[in-house]
Amino acid sequence: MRSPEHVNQTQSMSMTWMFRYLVPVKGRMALLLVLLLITTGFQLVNPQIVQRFINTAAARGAIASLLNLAAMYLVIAVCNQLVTVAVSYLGNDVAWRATNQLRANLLQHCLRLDMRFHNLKTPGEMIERIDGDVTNMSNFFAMFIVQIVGSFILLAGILVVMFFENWVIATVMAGFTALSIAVMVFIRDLGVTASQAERQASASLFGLIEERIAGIEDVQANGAVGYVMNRFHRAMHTVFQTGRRAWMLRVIPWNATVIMFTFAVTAVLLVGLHLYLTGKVSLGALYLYFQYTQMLNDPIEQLGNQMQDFQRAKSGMRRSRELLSLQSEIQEGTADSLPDGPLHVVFDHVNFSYNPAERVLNDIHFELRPGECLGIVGRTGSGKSSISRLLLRLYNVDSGTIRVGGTDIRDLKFETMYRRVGMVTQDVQLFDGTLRDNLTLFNHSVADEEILKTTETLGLRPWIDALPDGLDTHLAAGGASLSAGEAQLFALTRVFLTKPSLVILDEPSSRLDPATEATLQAAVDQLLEHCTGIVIAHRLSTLERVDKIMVLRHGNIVEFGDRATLAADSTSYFASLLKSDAREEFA
Ligand SMILES: Nc1ncnc2c1ncn2[C@@H]1O[C@H](COP(=O)(O)OP(=O)(O)OP(=O)(O)O)[C@@H](O)[C@H]1O
Repeated sequence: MRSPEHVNQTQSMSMTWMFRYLVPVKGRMALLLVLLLITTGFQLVNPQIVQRFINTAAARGAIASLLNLAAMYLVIAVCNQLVTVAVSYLGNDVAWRATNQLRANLLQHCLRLDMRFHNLKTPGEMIERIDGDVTNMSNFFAMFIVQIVGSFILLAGILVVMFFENWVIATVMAGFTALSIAVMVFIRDLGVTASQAERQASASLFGLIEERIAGIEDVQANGAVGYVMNRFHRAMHTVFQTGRRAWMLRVIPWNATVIMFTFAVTAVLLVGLHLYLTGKVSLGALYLYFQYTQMLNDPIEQLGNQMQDFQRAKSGMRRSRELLSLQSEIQEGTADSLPDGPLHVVFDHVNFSYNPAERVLNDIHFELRPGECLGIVGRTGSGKSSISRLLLRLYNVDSGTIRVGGTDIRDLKFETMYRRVGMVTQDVQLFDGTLRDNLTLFNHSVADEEILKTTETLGLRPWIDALPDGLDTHLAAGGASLSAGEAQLFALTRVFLTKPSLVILDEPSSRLDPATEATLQAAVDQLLEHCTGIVIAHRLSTLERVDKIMVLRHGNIVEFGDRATLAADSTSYFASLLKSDAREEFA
């Protein structure tokens, strides 16, 4: 994973960057703006009606005109409420549409980030980053457009109207409004870093909960509930502390605006009262000044409140921006074709390490001709799975080359590669969906007949027939409902349906009962019949079918050759394994 370049520079551009997501919803935003202008107009007109009502009443005017004015007030107030509802609906709609696109981009980006990144992050943390941070942004955007833009329009409207009414009071109002906004702008970034720390603490808490719940069996079986709760309390304490600090820094701008406003109201009232007492303005006009000053409160207070959301949103934007600027170490190539049929595999002097300090694979050099099957044996930690991870491009090699079908795998397009290469692991991941969806991995082009024929061939059919709804049976995410043998058959069926040309099989080390083992072995044999295979072997029985054997020790190939030749050579390591029923040697 490459570290982000110019993060500081990009952070300052977070807002501009986020506004790009609003481009596709610009039509709706234009409509929103029109509705905001309408509601601002309504809000400005009603005090004018009340002013005329007061002046007419004070001058003992006709009842009919008073009733007319009251009716106009009522109609405008109702219309204003209806437009306000529409504005709120549209504001949320715009915010969700814009941020959903960002959510999708973040998820897609994370799915492409390399394993070095994912090894450092828990799924819970990723959920917080992909959804939690973005939800904060969407809350802000929904409100931003409606409240911040609306507030500015209303503020400008009140000040313009006031300048026509009385420029002295308008100047006092404008001065205080400008000062309030200047203070808010000046201190607006105060809480951003603290909010970012708050989001990180909350992401870590989610990660902790997710990790412990995923390992619930181990936690319960080992009596580790107390330990988990201890860690949980510490994580919550961090969330509380960072949250409190962020909250305190966020409420400062809000309180500042409240104090400013109190000064503004007092000044306007004093000037207005003086003008009224000296006979320069009517009672209705005094009401109007007071009402317009009161109306300043809402937009200024909303601006202050929005500063809090803005800080949360900005920290979310920074974090999302940072995530999107990470580049996967695994870059896609351009080659989009591989030869038909079983694939040729070459490891050309490959070296690999997870951490620079510790080499895991040393000078791995071997060749598999199309259709051949290789059995890899070696003690735990000798590097067997690392070979398969390299072949699947979950990591890049440090040096050397891996060629599949004659092409360096770094030059291949992901789709070209993963369409032809399959892997069966010991852990079968089930997704929330029907059995059919789980077997085809949501590929609806695979016909039911083909699925059933494959399950029949692989011995999974009796299991499916015993299910109440057959292929339509709903499976829960995880995999707890399958036994170890069923899970393996399931995984084999899944790969079988993709018709791979190269398959990597990580055999289960758990002991299966003889009947299941025989079914499984028959299924494996069928799968390997039509493709090149690499079997990470935990059982000697599997090795009877392979063509080549590789013995790994501490990341080095200590033996590689034809299975029959090595078995016949009494000095070989493999022969000694066969002689002593040495399952424990490499299980
Ligand atoms: N994600 C990782 N980060 C750092 N080191 C790792 C990682 N995965 C494996 N290793 C280390 O690399 C070495 C080889 O691991 P690998 O999983 O390839 O062994 P293996 O032969 O497949 O073992 P097993 O039979 O137990 O699955 C081990 O020392 C292991 O601790």
